[in-house]
Amino acid sequence: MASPQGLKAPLEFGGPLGAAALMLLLPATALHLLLAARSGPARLLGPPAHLPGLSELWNPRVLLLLLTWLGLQAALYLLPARKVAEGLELKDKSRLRYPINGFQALMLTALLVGLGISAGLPLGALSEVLLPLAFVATLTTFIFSFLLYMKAQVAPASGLAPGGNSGNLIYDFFMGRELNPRIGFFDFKYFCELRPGLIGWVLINLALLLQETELRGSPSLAMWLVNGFQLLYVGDALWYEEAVLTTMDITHDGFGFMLAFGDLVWVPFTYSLQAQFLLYHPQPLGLPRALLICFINAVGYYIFRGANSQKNTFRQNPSDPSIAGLETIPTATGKRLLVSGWWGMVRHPNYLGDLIMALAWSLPCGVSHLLPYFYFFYFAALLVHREARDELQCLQKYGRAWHEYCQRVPYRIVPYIY
Ligand SMILES: NC(=O)C1=CN([C@@H]2O[C@H](COP(=O)(O)OP(=O)(O)OC[C@H]3O[C@@H](n4cnc5c(N)ncnc54)[C@H](OP(=O)(O)O)[C@@H]3O)[C@@H](O)[C@H]2O)C=CC1
Ligand SMILES: CC(C)=CCC[C@@H](C)[C@H]1CC=C2C3=C(CC[C@@]21C)[C@@]1(C)CC[C@H](O)C(C)(C)[C@@H]1CC3
Repeated sequence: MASPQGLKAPLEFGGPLGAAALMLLLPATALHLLLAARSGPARLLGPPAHLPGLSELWNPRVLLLLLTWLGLQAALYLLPARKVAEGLELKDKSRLRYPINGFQALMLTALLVGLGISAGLPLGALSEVLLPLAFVATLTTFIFSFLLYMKAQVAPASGLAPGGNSGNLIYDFFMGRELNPRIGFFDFKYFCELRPGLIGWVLINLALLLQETELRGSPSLAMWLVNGFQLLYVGDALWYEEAVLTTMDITHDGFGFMLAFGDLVWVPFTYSLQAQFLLYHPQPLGLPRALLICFINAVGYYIFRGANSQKNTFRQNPSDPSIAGLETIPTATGKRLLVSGWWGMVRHPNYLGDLIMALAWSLPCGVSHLLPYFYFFYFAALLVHREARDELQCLQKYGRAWHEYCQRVPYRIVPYIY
């Protein structure tokens, strides 16, 4: 049953109609990008050069490959963890426990893949099945989201998400009804957010790099940069895994089609678009320009990591010496808000750093095509929308104190611009 609070929550993403449209549009966009990256003209806008038939999309062996991958990541999740962390307090005052072994999973996966490659595993061939792989991953996500929806039918009201319980089947299927669906210690949302999709993304990048080596004798500098930058990003996410427990996805959003598709299809198949593009459209890149791009990525990472770590430290231990000199304002909830340091520059400095990195990931692909810049434009739109959602939640949480923060720190993401 939906909680009374859930029934009153305002509808997002354009309500049931918007949710239905997104459930068609997102898979279609992912497939379009995969097709465009390998086509000659590599057009972001406009119809794809050819439409694949079902025989190009459906392949039971690829389904088996996907299930093996999910099974492997699930097994790594269940291995003993260096630490078990507690999540934020839930409505019923309890706290869930989460294993912190994502980085260990990345290392063990790298070890297994390394052993596989040295034993003759043709990892580069993965680049040839990306289309059917994305297709079966999409089908799997629909089935998985249906199972999550059914599981929520028997969840206690206190376990339901504030937003995904409107009573409309399509909307709730999309948004996700249950906040933290679990079987025992296995937390589906936490698992999907950081493991199969993120690690899958860098594995796909590596496969594309190996395939380029096979085709052209060695990987290009542009391919090295894209692989390196994105590996740093994924490694960082898993190294600071505990920080994900305070993100909106874990604390506020239900686990339904939107996040499941985002985690299992959108991230691995569209975030690897630059490497896909480079395999089929090699780009010359000289050392001076490569160094400049590395510098841009380093600036973005510095801001992203600095801002995220500052807030996480502040929330976990406000008296930590590294943040002792920062100015804060009190709120009626007892929590304080940072108004100096990174969080005094703009209201979402972590988004700014993330966006600068997004630009650095596209620049190695040159400026001849728009396609590799898709991630940058999509990400800017996602963060603007996400920022607006977070503002609303913070306004509800902190009221007048949030108004004061907005007055003291007037810009949202980009200083003096937005
Ligand atoms: N690559 C990708 O596709 C995506 C990446 N991201 C990245 O994920 C990271 C996390 O983002 P996200 O979960 O959206 O949100 P944030 O990490 O920005 O967290 C927002 C929360 O921080 C707290 N907060 C806000 N302002 C202050 C302040 N001044 N002082 C102290 N606390 C404050 C509030 O929660 P409270 O007060 O309750 O603690 C607020 O709800 C970001 O770096 C983002 O760029 C996000 C989405 C997609
Ligand atoms: C278009 C569509 C399907 C939207 C769904 C959005 C998801 C793709 C993103 C929502 C929040 C995300 C986060 C990350 C990846 C993308 C999704 C799932 C993240 C795991 C990337 C790595 C970062 O370091 C992070 C851990 C902070 C981040 C958390 C949010």
